[in-house]
Amino acid sequence: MRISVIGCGYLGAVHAASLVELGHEVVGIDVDERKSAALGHARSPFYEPGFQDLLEHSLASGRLSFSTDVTQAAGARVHFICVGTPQKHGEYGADLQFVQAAAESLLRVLEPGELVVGKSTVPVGTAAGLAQMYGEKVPGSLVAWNPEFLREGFAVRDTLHPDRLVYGIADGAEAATIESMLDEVYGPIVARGTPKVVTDYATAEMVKTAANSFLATKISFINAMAELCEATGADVKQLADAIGYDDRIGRKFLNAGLGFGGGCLPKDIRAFMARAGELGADQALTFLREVDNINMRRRIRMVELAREVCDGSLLGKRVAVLGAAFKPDSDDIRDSPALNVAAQLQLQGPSSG
Ligand SMILES: NC(=O)c1ccc[n+]([C@@H]2O[C@H](COP(=O)([O-])OP(=O)(O)OC[C@H]3O[C@@H](n4cnc5c(N)ncnc54)[C@H](O)[C@@H]3O)[C@@H](O)[C@H]2O)c1
Ligand SMILES: O=c1ccn([C@@H]2O[C@H](COP(=O)(O)OP(=O)(O)O[C@H]3O[C@H](CO)[C@@H](O)[C@H](O)[C@H]3O)[C@@H](O)[C@H]2O)c(=O)[nH]1
Repeated sequence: MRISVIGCGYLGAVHAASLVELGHEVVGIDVDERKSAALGHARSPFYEPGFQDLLEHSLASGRLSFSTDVTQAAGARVHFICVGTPQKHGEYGADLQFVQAAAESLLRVLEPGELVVGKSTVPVGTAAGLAQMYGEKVPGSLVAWNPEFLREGFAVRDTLHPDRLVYGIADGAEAATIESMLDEVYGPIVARGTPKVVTDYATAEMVKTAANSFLATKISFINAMAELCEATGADVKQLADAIGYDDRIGRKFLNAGLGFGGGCLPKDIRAFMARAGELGADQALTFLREVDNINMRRRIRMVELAREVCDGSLLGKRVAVLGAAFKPDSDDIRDSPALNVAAQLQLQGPSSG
């Protein structure tokens, strides 16, 4: 199948190359000329384990190309939207300008019968809005929402071996067609019996933000326990091990430390809270404000610990911060807790950071 991928960042570039691995012919479109050129020359613009090899392999097949020109997406049966949805400056809500621009750019090529699939993480209600826009401007075109759950550092593995597929599809005469088009896209993944949830747009959008909210809550829960452990002399790691043996709790995402950062969890819980407010359901998510607060306290606590180690003052001290990315096996510094701590330390007066 010929497929286009609009937006070739951490998500889209891996998605594009993985689709080639699944047997398709793919064109990746990105407005960033340098990124698009680098990808086309088999140079990964970011560090992601296994991606460089996958990119080279996919390009060598002759079925993968990259361009800044959206007209190159013409003739694709499926168009994936993979652009960023960052936090708005000074607000909690998600900035949808890139999704809007990408969706509108597709109007130059979209034909009836072609399917637009959203993969970006968006506030609930976005897919319905885009479906309405396409319904008016390209009658007969199709829309689905298919959230992505990959983790950076494991992006290639997670894309090719996801633990589930979620298809958000509107009720109607075209629903079965859309489902079978997505099944064709994910052929080998579907064939091996990967769990699949076929649902409406709103549920598909919410599955993504609910999953990230749950993960963030788990991390903040154990970090709240860490605060108590510090106050009592208890050992938070042993506590996590002991509660984690209970299958209902599980040991994953119970590592206390600097808290969560990155281009997803922090902005996604905030966007979820903002959207709940718009929907008049803000009380349902007030707990996420506390999840966020606990998380930000970890960074402050790290600076306090450094000050304590430096005899109560950082003035004139030389402090090294090892590591800048938000997690291991990544070069992504978006909302990096390490950089935040480094910036706070700098403000407190070490001679160099
Ligand atoms: N990074 C992850 O691990 C991950 C995992 C799951 C979901 N997501 C979600 O996927 C989306 C993308 O995240 P990302 O980390 O890949 O972001 P990113 O910033 O790395 O990549 C986004 C890309 O889109 C491009 N772009 C912006 N506007 C465009 C347009 N109009 N046309 C074509 N390209 C355009 C940008 O140049 C950039 O290369 C976000 O909604 C994010 O929440 C990310
Ligand atoms: O026990 C833990 C686990 C993680 N972290 C931190 O949490 C952050 C996020 O880690 P992780 O979730 O592994 O990385 P992401 O690549 O941001 O992936 C999350 O965000 C993606 C984008 O939405 C989703 O697709 C993934 O499913 C979701 O795990 C990082 O700062 C980690 O250091 C902890 O502090 N303790």
